[in-house]
Amino acid sequence: MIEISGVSRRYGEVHAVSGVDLRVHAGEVFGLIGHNGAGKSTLFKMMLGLVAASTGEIRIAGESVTGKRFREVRRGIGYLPENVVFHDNLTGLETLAFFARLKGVPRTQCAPLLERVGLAEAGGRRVRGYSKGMRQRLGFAQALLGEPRLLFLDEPTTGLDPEGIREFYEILRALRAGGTTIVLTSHILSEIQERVGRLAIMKSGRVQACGTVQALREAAHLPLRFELELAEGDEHCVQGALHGLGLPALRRQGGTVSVDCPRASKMAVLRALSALGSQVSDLRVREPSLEDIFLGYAS
Ligand SMILES: Nc1ncnc2c1ncn2[C@@H]1O[C@H](COP(=O)(O)OP(=O)(O)OP(=O)(O)O)[C@@H](O)[C@H]1O
Repeated sequence: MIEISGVSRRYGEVHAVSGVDLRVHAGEVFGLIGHNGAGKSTLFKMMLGLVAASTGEIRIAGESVTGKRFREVRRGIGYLPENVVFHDNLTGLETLAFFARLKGVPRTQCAPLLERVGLAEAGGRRVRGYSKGMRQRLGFAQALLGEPRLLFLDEPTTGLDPEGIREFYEILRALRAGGTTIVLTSHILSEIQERVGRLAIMKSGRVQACGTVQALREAAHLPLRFELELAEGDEHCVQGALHGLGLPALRRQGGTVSVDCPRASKMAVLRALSALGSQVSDLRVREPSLEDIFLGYAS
């Protein structure tokens, strides 16, 4: 669906995006993560044809974003910018109707969309009185006008409460089931790690890594963490069981003993720990989180 080849963008001396190559497949939920200023929004704007690339090419649905025929493709794209600006004097419904007119979408889509994003009751109120989360919901409704086949969502859950975040991802799941391709950015890594198919980690305008969370985890060679609750004895019995496996020192916090281990040693550690029998009352194996992976690549 999206082919980005050798794309760079400079703003004077600032290399906002440098030599990016990426492919996003049709029907995928793709995440773009990176520190502030990593180049995510600039890449979004280039994919929409709003900002020109200094070098390289972007094709969406086979059409170059700088070509004449892109205008037709653009009609099938929904975009939620990082900072949505609305006219404060219009109501939510009037705002959506305004965007519908711009997009050439029937006004009849507006009320059901407001309902879908949880603004049905607030639709008659002026946007001036909307909270940050309500504005974000309205921005999302605007992006969904015209049933786009491709959605770009720049930090879509900013300002949403936990219920709003859950509802937002439920809508995304339904859209994806219907075949919509979704590209989103977020700084809340715990939130997106279970919800994207693949993601790219950007740093200083470059893509540092791209793949599924599991593939990135394996490629980053980060250790797994074993956490043990001891029913009896102390960490010395665990130390004895793990002796000879070349693991780092154990840590103890209250009744929990933890040890990091390379992925390749996982089964050997499990076998060694099983020798402790009933001395261990519980055991958890923690995979590195997306935050651990991100910090490994982006810092
Ligand atoms: N219009 C512009 N003029 C000058 N510099 C710009 C412009 N837009 C972006 N930049 C610079 O390009 C770099 C990338 O910015 P961009 O907004 O793409 O990052 P981002 O990853 O979206 O950051 P954030 O997470 O803070 O939204 C930054 O150094 C930024 O200051």
